[in-house]
Amino acid sequence: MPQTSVILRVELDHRLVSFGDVAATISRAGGDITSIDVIRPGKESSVRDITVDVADTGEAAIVESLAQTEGIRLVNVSDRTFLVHLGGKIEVQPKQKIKNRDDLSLVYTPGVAKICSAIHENAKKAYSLTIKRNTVAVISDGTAVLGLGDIGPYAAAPVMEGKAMLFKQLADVDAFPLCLDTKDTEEIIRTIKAISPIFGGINLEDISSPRCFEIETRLAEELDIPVFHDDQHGTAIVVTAGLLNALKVAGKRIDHVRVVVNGIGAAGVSICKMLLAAGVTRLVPVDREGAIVRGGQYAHPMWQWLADRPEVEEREGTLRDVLAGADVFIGVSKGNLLDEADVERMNANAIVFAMANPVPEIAPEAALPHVKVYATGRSDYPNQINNVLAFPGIFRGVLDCRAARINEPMKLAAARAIASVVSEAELNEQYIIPSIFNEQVVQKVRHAVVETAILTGTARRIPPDFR
Ligand SMILES: NC(=O)C1=CN([C@@H]2O[C@H](COP(=O)(O)OP(=O)(O)OC[C@H]3O[C@@H](n4cnc5c(N)ncnc54)[C@H](O)[C@@H]3O)[C@@H](O)[C@H]2O)C=CC1
Ligand SMILES: CC(=O)C(=O)O
Ligand SMILES: [Mg+2]
Repeated sequence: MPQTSVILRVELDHRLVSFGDVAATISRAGGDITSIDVIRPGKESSVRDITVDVADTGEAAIVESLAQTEGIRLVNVSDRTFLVHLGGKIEVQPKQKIKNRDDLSLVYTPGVAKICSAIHENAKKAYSLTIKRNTVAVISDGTAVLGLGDIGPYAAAPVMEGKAMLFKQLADVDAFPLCLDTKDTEEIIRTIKAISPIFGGINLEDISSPRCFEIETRLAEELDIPVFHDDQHGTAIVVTAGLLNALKVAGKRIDHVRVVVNGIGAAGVSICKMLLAAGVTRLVPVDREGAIVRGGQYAHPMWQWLADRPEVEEREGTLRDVLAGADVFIGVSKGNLLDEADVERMNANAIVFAMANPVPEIAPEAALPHVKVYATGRSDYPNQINNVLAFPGIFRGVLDCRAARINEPMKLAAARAIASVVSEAELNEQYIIPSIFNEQVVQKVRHAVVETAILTGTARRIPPDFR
């Protein structure tokens, strides 16, 4: 069951209740107390902040139980998630302090003019003399934010800030969130090209399909810095890594398994492409209308591309129909689409990656009794298959070797690098994919990306550790 964490500020009238009564009330209503802070001690009354983990749907029951208990006054309920977002999650920090006029004349005018002229004479110097060498734009138009859909550029910002935090903490990449107030493909392309000079790479995020395909392709062609649509390629890389390891746990071969991918949008298209490149021979792509079948006619160019592949099945049907007899289910669609009976009809030792965020296609309680390996995109369950395992190391690598683009061999190398972090001895149903806090992930992905960029001729600089 998805959990949330709330802080309850309560005032206790000690003549009527003890803290034990409060704890028992919270526990009976389904909450799990994780910490208690005394805000105002007192003999007759006291105020405490009680942090409680509770099912996403259970907060109201706790509030009601406390409100009905004599001697307890609920002063405030704060959601910890809201608290960590107050004022935003990132800030810009100068690398040095300007202490006097002398410093000022170096970092600003007149000194800075010398640097401007040097870059004007040789644009490549932007990499050594500005933030370009280490700065990535995280850009969204807010049209496919997580599984929440088209919620607009303001509402997209917390996700983009979160990605920027992860870039910095995991790979020391300075990332900046940019949320565009337009859905027009040409205007998005024009805007990104216009702001690109200060950036060393572009990470597109949560832009809905099919516009995301043209936006990425055009920008990759027209810019000389790497452009990466995270929901497509980051996700496909991590799914491929997870699948390579999950197949070992299930004792199955990639060229034998029947794979159903549900949600053929940005993530689904790229996952299908990468799985075909990795050796899948029996693929069933499914979207709202049911299976996308070989020989079918589709207006969506990427669906048509799939319908022309020999590995795609001809059999029509709904998701439920085609899931029967599948070995692998990969969901990048919407939450709560499947129930226990659906996964029960999959083949023995099934693999389910229910990756819709924040609510997976099927909850672990329903899936786990019937499958060998279960994974989601969330941080609060084991086996987190999330593109955060890919994008920090990929961009660390491309910035370090100044790659002009991120090609298919670089992506496949990144997938194999992520899979390799879990050793044969460690591999089990609960551990098919490394944690994002495993420092080897970024190091190995970076190494694989740089090495492959050099081998495929896209690197424009050889980092010192590769010389
Ligand atoms: N765990 C992870 O790392 C990632 C998870 N995701 C999740 O995958 C989902 C899709 O993301 P994107 O591909 O970026 O969005 P998108 O909007 O490009 O694609 C979503 C696709 O799902 C389809 N869909 C919607 N409801 C469906 C249903 N009931 N049955 C079948 N198909 C359905 C839509 O028609 C569309 O083709 C989201 O929930 C997102 O949070 C996406 C990227 C990374
Ligand atoms: C993880 C991510 O990028 C998404 O759910 O859209
Ligand atoms: Mg995303």
